[in-house]
Amino acid sequence: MNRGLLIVLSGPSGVGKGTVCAALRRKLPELTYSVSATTRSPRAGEIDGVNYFFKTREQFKDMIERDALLEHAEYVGNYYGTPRDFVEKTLSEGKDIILEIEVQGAVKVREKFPEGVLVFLLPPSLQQLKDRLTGRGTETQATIDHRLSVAVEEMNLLEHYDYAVVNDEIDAACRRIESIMIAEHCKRERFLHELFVELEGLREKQNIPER
Ligand SMILES: Nc1ncnc2c1ncn2[C@@H]1O[C@H](COP(=O)(O)OP(=O)(O)OP(=O)(O)O)[C@@H](O)[C@H]1O
Ligand SMILES: Nc1nc2c(ncn2[C@@H]2O[C@H](COP(=O)(O)O)[C@@H](O)[C@H]2O)c(=O)[nH]1
Repeated sequence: MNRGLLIVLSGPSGVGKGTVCAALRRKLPELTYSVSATTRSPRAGEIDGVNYFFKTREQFKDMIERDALLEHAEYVGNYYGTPRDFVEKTLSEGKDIILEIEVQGAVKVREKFPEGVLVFLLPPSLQQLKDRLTGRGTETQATIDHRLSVAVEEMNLLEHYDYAVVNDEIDAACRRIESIMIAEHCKRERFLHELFVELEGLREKQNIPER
């Protein structure tokens, strides 16, 4: 059985990661979603265990000490992290999993899972990023300003990613990510690996020089 794909969807706050991820999950119900842990307070309508596992700082520290997190990062005054066991279990069952996380965390995932697929979601413009973050109406103006200033630094980490996807239209962004997943699955097909091993054996046997 092939291991599942680890897809990391990342990008600045307000670019639309949550929106695009939700649309992708509606389209691909078999895609598993990694629920993160956070010390931030729940927003209206957010449910513990569905949107996040809401933790106190003490509980979060304990998770770090127990090495229960695959990655974690401090972002605009709160901690966020990916529970490790769930990700590893899902991948070993051959299922694809998507992480929706900020960029420092994505770079840490790359170190631990070099085979992970890192997708950076970009806004069509910085003005639209600002408008989306403001329009969502979930943060104070001070937090919005802080998140926007961090966004500029975050975009400098684009070079660490495998793909950049512009979130102009939700459906179009979804289709692009779905195409990336299909291409990455093709690359990982076990039979391809076996074919290469077989070809290598033949090449050695027949003394054919490598091209
Ligand atoms: N393609 C799009 N066109 C217009 N509006 C969009 C688009 N994608 C998302 N939005 C809107 O932008 C706002 C921010 O989206 P969302 O909450 O998904 O961002 P996010 O990247 O997950 O943010 P955060 O990192 O803070 O959780 C929401 O109000 C959402 O409806
Ligand atoms: N490094 C991690 N970042 C995460 C994780 N879960 C969510 N996030 C990102 O944090 C910011 C802020 O999120 P918000 O819900 O407060 O708006 C955003 O970019 C999220 O994607 C995680 O496990 N690790």
